[in-house]
Amino acid sequence: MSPRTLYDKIWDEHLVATRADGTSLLYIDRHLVHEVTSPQAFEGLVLAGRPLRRPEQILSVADHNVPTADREKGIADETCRLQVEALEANVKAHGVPYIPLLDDRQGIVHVVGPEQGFTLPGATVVCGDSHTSTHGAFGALAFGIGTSEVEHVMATQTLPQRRSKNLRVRFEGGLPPGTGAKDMALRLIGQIGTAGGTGCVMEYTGPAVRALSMEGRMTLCNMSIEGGARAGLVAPDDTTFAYVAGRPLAPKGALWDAAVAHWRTLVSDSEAVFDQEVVIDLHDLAPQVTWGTSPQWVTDITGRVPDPAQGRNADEREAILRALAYMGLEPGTPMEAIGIQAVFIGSCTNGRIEDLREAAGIARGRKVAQGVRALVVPGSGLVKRQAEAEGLDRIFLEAGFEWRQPGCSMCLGMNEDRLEAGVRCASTSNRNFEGRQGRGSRTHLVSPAMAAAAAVAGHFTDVRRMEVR
Ligand SMILES: CC(C)[C@H](C(=O)O)[C@@H](O)C(=O)O
Ligand code: SF4
Repeated sequence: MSPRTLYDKIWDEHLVATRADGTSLLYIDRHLVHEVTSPQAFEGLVLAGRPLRRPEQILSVADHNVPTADREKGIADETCRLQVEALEANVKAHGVPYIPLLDDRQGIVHVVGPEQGFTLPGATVVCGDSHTSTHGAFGALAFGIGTSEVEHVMATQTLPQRRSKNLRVRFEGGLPPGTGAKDMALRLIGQIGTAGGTGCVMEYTGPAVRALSMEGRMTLCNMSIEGGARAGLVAPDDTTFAYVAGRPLAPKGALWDAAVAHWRTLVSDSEAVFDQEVVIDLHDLAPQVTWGTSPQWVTDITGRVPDPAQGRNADEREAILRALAYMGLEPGTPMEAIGIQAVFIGSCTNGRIEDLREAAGIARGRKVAQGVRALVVPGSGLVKRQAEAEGLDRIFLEAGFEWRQPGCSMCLGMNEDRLEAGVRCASTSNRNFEGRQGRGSRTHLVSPAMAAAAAVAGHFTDVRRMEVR
């Protein structure tokens, strides 16, 4: 057999059939479901009188519309409450595994799947959510799908797909102090642009990727979609297996041994040919901060807000001009001189235990600057419990951060945690387009350490100058 990439291998293992026009049918192993993109899918099935093909291969949880404070009292916002109630009624009617709102395992679907061992190497994982790419960290072929596709998977456990191109992202060198997976992702997107990965599945390679924890790999893969790719992949290795071992839904005993033996084959063959390659040099990587309304508009913390005149063409000049107007920024302003009024630490990009540890290392013994509202929102109840066991909640609370219940929260303006117009936020999430965190809100994407540093400084600041405690 000719040499294959990791993507090719997973594809081949799940291929059911290919039509003459190149469309293929893929078998889907795992289907994650949340309240936003599932109601019409369930409704479509009911109208068609079709049962779910394999409900036991679904895991459902509410995350986007859930309150992150006082949730024991129910959901006050009517729209949010109806969404969650609809999910609960649907999963009950169709026998779909569901994690209830007050369960410790509840959280953001992309944090929950891996935590439960639902996400496995070599699996095909889908969800009606663009950041499904997160699960690629396990060497799973994971991508977001639309609501009609959610219905298709529910009905057939398969999905029509076109084969993507193979793009290798090779990170050269190790991570410099004060930088991490978020900075790698932002640097990559800054270099290739938000359309850079169009039509491709990206495989992340290089020593810095190997050295990342599963949390870091998830952060990196999470943002693949912001780089335009269909999915992101990291080949599974001992770090992966150590994370998955013993998780509630992971294989056990002899099945585990057989699974690991197979998973070890899930690497790109050394002779495999990639359609495209991108090389990212990490030796001068600095903490990254976005200045615009797209993740590609990013610079080093030591950099400045660009001059629209630097745009490569009229369209780009116009786009930068508009972004700066929306963001309320003047060309040439040093990034460190930009004051903030809000900080959001959480989301499926950076709401895992390691992210909270990283932020706590900066928050410990310091105080949130006056006039800054800072939220820490664990990605799941299990992350929250772990953080509390380590005393991270105390560190945050003593520093003046709010310690919340798990959910998507301020990552997007779909629940009670919204920003007012004009408020500038240092956010560990993955999207910064106009209105993302609330109408008129201004989002700057950063790492957890940089978000915590901004919270205590009241403006963006270079975390490399701060002592980690
Ligand atoms: C609401 C959901 C469909 C959406 C997505 O697909 O990603 C959301 O999670 C987001 O991050 O914008
Ligand atoms: S945390 Fe943000 S990016 Fe992730 S699923 Fe929720 S809304 Fe989407």
